[in-house]
Amino acid sequence: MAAGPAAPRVLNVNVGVLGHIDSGKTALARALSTTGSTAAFDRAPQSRARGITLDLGFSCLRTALPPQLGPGPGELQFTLVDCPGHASLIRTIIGGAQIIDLMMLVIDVTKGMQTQSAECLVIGQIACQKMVVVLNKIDLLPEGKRQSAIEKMTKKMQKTLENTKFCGCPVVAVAAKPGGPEAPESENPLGVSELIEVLKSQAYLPSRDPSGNFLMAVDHCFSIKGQGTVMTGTVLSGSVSLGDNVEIPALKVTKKVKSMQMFHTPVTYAMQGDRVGICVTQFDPKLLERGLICTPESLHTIHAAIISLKKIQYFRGALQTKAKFHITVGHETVMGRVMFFSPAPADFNKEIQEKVFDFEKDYLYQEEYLSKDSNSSEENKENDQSEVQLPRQQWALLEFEKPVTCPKLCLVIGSKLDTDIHANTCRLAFHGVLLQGMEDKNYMETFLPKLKVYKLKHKEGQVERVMDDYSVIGRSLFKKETNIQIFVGLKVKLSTGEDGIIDGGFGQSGKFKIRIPVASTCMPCIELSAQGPAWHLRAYSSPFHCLMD
Ligand SMILES: Nc1nc2c(ncn2[C@@H]2O[C@H](COP(=O)(O)OP(=O)(O)OP(=O)(O)O)[C@@H](O)[C@H]2O)c(=O)[nH]1
Ligand SMILES: [Mg+2]
Repeated sequence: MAAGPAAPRVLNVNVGVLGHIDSGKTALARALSTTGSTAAFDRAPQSRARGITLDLGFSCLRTALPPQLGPGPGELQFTLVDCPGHASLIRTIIGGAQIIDLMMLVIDVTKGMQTQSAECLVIGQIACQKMVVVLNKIDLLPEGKRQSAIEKMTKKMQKTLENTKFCGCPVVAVAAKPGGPEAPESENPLGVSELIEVLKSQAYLPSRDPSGNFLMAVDHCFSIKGQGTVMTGTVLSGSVSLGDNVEIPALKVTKKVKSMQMFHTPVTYAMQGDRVGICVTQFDPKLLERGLICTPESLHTIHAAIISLKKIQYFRGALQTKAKFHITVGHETVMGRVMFFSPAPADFNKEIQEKVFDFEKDYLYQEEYLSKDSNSSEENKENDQSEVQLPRQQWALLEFEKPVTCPKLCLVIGSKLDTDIHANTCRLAFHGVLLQGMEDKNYMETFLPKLKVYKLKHKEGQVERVMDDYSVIGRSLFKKETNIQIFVGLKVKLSTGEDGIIDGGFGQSGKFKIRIPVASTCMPCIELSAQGPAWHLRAYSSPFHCLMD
C-alpha cells in the first residue's frame, strides 16, 4: 500500500543509534549502511570541523525480509537515526527518539556505561519498545583477553538492564572502525554482519496507523534546481498523498505536495513511520531547517498545558512546584514553570486516565511531586510510621516562556539541561503526556479558573453551645468581618466524630451554625475543626495567585 500496488514490498523500521559521546555511533551507522541518505554521516561542515555529531543523521540499510515479518518477497529497510552524543544536544536526541522503533545503545567497551549512556537508556525506556546493546571498539581490547573482557562487560550490561523494560535484550560486540580515525578505510569492521542478523531478529512490524491528521518531523530541507524544495523527514502520524496541502505551522504557510520520494524511489503515498522526501514549490529552504509539517490547522500553539506525568527515577532531588525546567513538548524545547497537583485524597486510587483531563474533579495542590523520596512524604512517614500512600496519577500545570506548537497528546519531557554536564547525574526529571493545551494567551483569566486545584488548609474552632440534636453553634473559626456565606455547605468534623455542615452565620461576631445531618445521641463535644478539600474554596485559596506572582 505504501508505494502503490506495483512497487516491491519494503517494510521500514526506524533504528535509533544512541550512546555517550565518542562511543562510535556515527562510525557504526556508517558501517551498517549500504545506502546513505541526504543527511547522513556528519555531512554538515560544522560537524566535521568539531568531529562530533550535531544533528540527527539518517541513512539506511536494506536486507531480506526476516521470517517473523511475514511470507513472500520483499525487503526490510532499517532507517538508521544517528543521534548526537554530546550532552548539550540531548534535546535533539529526545526529538529523534520519538520516531524510533528499535534502539541501539552504543557502549564503548573500554569504558562501559557513561553518563549519557544512562540518559539514553532513560529516553529509550520512555520512547522505545526494543533495544540492542552494542559494545563497540573491541579492537582496543588486547587480543588474548578480548573474549573474556567482552563477556564481563556483557554481564555487567545485563545487570544494569535488569530493572528496566529492556531486561534480557541482546548484547553484541563489534568494532565499527577498527584502528580508530587514522586507520585506512579498507580496514573491515568486526561483528557488523552478526549485528545485522540480531537487528533482523529483533525487527517487528510497528503498528502503523494511516488515519488521523498528517504530521511529519522534518530534519532536512534543501532545494533542487528546476524541481522545488524538498523536505525530508519521518511521518509521525497519519498519511500524505500527492496533491495534498501541507502546512508548515512555524511559518504559517501551506503548500501543495508536488512529488514525493522514499529513499530515491518516487511514491504517491506515505504513512506513519515512513521516511519520505516531500517536494513543494516556491518555498525558500532557508526558512525551515528542522520542524514539523502537518495537515493544515491540525497543530495547536499553546502557552500553557496540563500534563499527566511521572518522575524519572534516576533524577536526584525533588520536583518542586514553581521550579523551572527545560520542557520538550513534541519536538520543541522551551523553558517552563511547573505546578504539581494530585488527586483529592479520596481519589488517590482512582483508575489512571491516560488521554483526558477531568475538569469536573477537585485536585490537591502540591508543593512538590509526591514520590517515595519526596520531602512531604518523609514528614508523613515520621508522623504515622506507616507506608506513605502515593496517588496512582499526578499532574502538572506547565507554563511556557514562549508558546510551543505541538500535536495533541504528545510526549513531554522535563529536564534540567543547565546542570553541569560533567556532573555524573541524570538531567532528565520527568516525562508525561500532554492532556490539555491552552491556546489562549490570556489563559490565566479564561482557563485557569476552571481548574479546581485547592490547597489543603486545616483550621480548628470551638463549639459554643449545642442547640438541639441537629445543630450546634461554633466559634473561633472566622473573624468578625469574614463573609461566612462563602463557606456555607463546607464540612466540619466534630471531636465526637460526627460530620457537620456549615449552615450560616450566627450573630455578628463570626459565630456560625452547624447542621448535623444524622441525629446524634450524645453531644458533649467541645472542639471543632474544619478540614478536607471541601474547605478550600477557590476564591479563598487559589494556588495560582502564588504561582503567578
Ligand atoms: N579503535 C576504534 N575506534 C573507533 C571505533 N569506532 C569509532 N571509533 C573512533 O571513535 C571516535 C568517535 O567515533 P564517532 O563515530 O564519531 O562517535 P560518535 O559516537 O558518533 O560521536 P558523537 O556523535 O560526537 O557523540 C572516532 O575517532 C572514531 O574513529 C572502533 O570500533 N574502534
Ligand atoms: Mg556521531
